[in-house]
Amino acid sequence: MGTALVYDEEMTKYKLLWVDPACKIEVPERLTVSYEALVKNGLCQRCVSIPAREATEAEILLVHSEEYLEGVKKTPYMTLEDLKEFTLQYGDVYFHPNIYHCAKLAVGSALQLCDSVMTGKVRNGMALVRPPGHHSMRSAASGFCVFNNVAIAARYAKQKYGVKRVLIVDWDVHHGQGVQYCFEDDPSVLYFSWHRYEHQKFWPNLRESDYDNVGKEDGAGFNINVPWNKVGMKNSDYLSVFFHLLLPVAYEFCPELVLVCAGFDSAIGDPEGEMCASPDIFAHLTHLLMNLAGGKLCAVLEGGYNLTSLPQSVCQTVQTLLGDPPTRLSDLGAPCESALESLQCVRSAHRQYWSCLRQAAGLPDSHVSAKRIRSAGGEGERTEVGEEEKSAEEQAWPEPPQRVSPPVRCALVLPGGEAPPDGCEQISSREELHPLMLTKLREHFQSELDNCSALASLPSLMTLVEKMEKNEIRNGLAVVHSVTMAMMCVLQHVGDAPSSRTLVVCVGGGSVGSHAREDGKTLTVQISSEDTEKPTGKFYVPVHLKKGCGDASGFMQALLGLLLPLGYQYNPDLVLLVQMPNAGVCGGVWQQLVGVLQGFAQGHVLVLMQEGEQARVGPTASTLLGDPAPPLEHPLQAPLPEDVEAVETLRSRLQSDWSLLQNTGESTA
Ligand SMILES: NCCCNCCCCCS
Ligand SMILES: [Zn+2]
Repeated sequence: MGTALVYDEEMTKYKLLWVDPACKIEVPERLTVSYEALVKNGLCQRCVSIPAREATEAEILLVHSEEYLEGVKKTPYMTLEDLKEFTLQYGDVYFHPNIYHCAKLAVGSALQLCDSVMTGKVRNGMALVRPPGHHSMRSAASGFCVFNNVAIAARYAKQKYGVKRVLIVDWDVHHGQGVQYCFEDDPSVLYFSWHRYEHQKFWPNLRESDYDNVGKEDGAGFNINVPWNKVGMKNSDYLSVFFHLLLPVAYEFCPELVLVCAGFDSAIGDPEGEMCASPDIFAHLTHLLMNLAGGKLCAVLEGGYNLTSLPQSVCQTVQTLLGDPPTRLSDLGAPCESALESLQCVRSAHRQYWSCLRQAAGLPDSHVSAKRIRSAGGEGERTEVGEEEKSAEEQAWPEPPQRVSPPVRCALVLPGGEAPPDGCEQISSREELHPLMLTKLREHFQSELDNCSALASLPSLMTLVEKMEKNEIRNGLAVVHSVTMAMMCVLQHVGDAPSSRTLVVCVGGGSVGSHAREDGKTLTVQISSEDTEKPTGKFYVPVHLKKGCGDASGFMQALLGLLLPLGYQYNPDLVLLVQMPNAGVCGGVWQQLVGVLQGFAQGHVLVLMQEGEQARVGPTASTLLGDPAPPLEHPLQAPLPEDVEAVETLRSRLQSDWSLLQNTGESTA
């Protein structure tokens, strides 16, 4: 299934007709440069083009009041003076004779996108619209917004398709107060927003944009505000909030549809956000949301005012929706102290509503201490000199690198005679194994080697690895006689390269720690029910789950809160995913793992599984081919206290080496 693109140049045909410094950045060129970039990069042509349409009055009234609509309806017939007059009643927004038409097209575009995703015409998609929507309220325009495009789309999806749970992710740098007001008492719509806040000093300067506004009545817990109290937030800050807050809650919420308020004023260079995240971060944010809701994701443009970073960010988002592998993010550091403080405050404010945020017993409730840091005018972290002096518009950043998809998406090595699933290539090679490799294997696997079939698939596996290294193949799956022998082979082969880094993910028990050398060429994370008491270095991370890999919530907690941060910071050039014999991992979680791991290493994921696990070949291959993983069962049980304890113990041991694991500020207590 494809990716929809909804765009109509009619939405470029309104602009600011008078002097207003607050509104001059919202220009028609925002849409034209974005669309032209999609065309230039050959992305527009790869999308399914869906026409915009005007929203009906009934659709607008899903969110807005009649009196407000009646007022806006009159603007096409107003003189310039009347338009100015009409505008004065609202904040940081302007009207134009054609803006009502464009605002109806913006809503209609979001609804068209919704229809094409919900009817299965496409898997996901993006609507390039203006005016934006997330600031507009039931009876008021605000922040360049006239009608709340995404809020109307959420109500529309619930009404027309009976969607029970909608997740709205608002990665725009401003708080979408309009969306918050619309759903704050509604548990069927989970609204998540991060936003520049600076302790209420930044627009729209609302007390209710702070982290303690968790929703009201039945909606308590379903409104998540992450305030950025400093500018200059980077990729690590954004990813930390995804790993340690948004993704765990999103998986527990288990949405049937994901709507993104895709504002790109949170990218570097934007005069509004003054943040430092690179445009390719949106490739990863999109990727990390794409396995929710069975892949049903609608991204609707909100803000974005730097005409260089905006098109780059739009292209990064659409390219990921199309299934291209995200670029590798290099030198991800620790989240900054201010981000950690905010993250800690939000997590503790929401702890009572989300079992994934429950802390191991005994740790202090960090809500208070973080508050104390702030009210005591916490020393915060040093602001680096240098970057701060440059204005947003003077910031420079490298153009995101090309994201080339290898000619073959997925290749399989299967035991003799089996046919590969549709869409996959099959690799089988007759070559002998390299004698040195044979010697190495004999050292470790004397007994197994007597069985001639033990080596059967290894030459083909080596060929597969070589083709991945040459970027002829993106990812692969090998069904082998012995996964530990195959793992040894692969690591032996890639280990010869001077600066190779392989992320080894072992699902299930069995001794794998032996190869985990501390030279940094591999980082091994093993998730199993085994309790390896031996302390380990920073490159071998055994995660012990009390009920093993069959426990979906424990597994997801390890995946999102440990494996993702580790993997992103390690930044491997290959991911080796090994399903150990009798791992007992449940299918849904396995497919989420296979899906999410493709965000690393430009998608170079090699899956090893043992003969006899053939049943899992089909679902694994479909996820490797880019099909979204099916949703996990809802509701996701609470993780066991022992598992929470185990993960927290690992975090505290490893976070000085792997700082992306941090999810709380330095408590002053
Ligand atoms: N410095 C100009 C102040 C603009 N304040 C309103 C911003 C609305 C953004 C919508 S994404
Ligand atoms: Zn914005």
